[in-house]
Amino acid sequence: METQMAKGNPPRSQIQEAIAKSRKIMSAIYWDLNAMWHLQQIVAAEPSLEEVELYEMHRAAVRTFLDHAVCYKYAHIFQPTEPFPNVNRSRNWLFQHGWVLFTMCAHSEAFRTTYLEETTFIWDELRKLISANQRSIDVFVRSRDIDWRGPLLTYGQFDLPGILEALGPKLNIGTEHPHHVVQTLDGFLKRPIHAGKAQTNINGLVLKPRPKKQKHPLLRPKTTGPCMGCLCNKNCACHELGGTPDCRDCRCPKVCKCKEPYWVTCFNCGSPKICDCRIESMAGDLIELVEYPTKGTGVRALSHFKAGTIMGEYVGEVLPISWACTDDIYSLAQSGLLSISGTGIPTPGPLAHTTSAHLGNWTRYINHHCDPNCYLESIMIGDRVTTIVKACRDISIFDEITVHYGPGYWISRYCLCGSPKCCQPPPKSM
Ligand SMILES: C[S@@+](CC[C@H](N)C(=O)[O-])C[C@H]1O[C@@H](n2cnc3c(N)ncnc32)[C@H](O)[C@@H]1O
Repeated sequence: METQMAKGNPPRSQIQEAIAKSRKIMSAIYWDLNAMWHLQQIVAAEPSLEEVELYEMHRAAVRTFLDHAVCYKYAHIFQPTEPFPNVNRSRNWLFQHGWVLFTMCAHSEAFRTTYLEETTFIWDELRKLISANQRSIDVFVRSRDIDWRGPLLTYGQFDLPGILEALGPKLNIGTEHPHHVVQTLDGFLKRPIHAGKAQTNINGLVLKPRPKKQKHPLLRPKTTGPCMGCLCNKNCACHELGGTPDCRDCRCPKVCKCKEPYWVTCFNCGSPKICDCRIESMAGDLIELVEYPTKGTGVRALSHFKAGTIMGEYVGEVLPISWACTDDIYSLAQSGLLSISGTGIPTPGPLAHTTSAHLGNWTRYINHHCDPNCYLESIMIGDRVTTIVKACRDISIFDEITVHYGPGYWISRYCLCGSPKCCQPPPKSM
């Protein structure tokens, strides 16, 4: 029988390896482009000499790479004298995808190295992946206003077909926050809107003050309380988490016998006292907002993330639980241990609503899945209780990021996650 090998096809394992490697390179490309964006921002502000030098070095590497590609593409004009490996790769690429995508990708060292050094096999897999995600890269670069056109401008004076079109005017989306841009199913871009109002990105919780100058329920009290050792005599999650609904099951002693008793410690630094820690996660830089069929806007990973990674903080406007909250789409009931205050008896439960209908960050667009890859966790950090999104298993590049909203959310609606474990699937006739 004729085998695949005999036909000249590489073995399946080699193909799978190449696919896996090209996905890793793709992840590195987004990472590099993101780093370039940050470096560009630093250089535009008040950079140190080292930062300027680093930026110039990166720009010079991009320019050299592109100079070679231009020289070989228009060899009849520039007559290249220096060698440029794998010239056919750029010729084929430019024929298929043009200069814009090539120049954007050239801003990534991972892309340049793959072009120059990797086998044809890996290069072809990467090219296929980039081709399938062309719009994603275009939006990533443009929405961060990465100066991809700069190195091509040198050639604007020559009448080079292809380059002139690439330099032509195009929609500028770089003035918006990258998380104000959603890639729609029909190939367009849209600004996220809810109830007729544009949704705006914010970086931290906005605590709405309670009336009569009362302290906000999410803020950590300065006074001390029972230590974690005697707060709970069960080995429950609240030791680490600063209060989760699981704590309801605990039987905690009423009186702390410690000499220096404290409330829960900070999730980040472990300090038993108020500190200024905040959630810091880069994951939000490496995601994009895309429309999914039937679920609306959702979040797509542009990198691999390990299980346990803190993906981000669920931020929004925080209202005390006693205040009416009309948002039944984006609001999250925030639980925590702080409701112990006053009585000395821990009675953890809902403290506040965080609503991200108008002010929030990318985490508000995370759709529900009955078998999700992330979960929401309530923690104490710095001076407050907050909710983080954490990966519960490894996430691969281009996976949708999902959480479980809780069964209560689906009582009066159908879940369209499509999982065999779905808690509320629509009837088959729908
Ligand atoms: C917190 S928002 C998520 C972002 C939302 N998709 C959007 O476009 O802004 C929750 C809403 O998304 C939609 N959604 C999320 N997960 C879903 C699922 N598994 N099935 C059906 N709809 C879902 C529902 O309309 C839900 O009320």
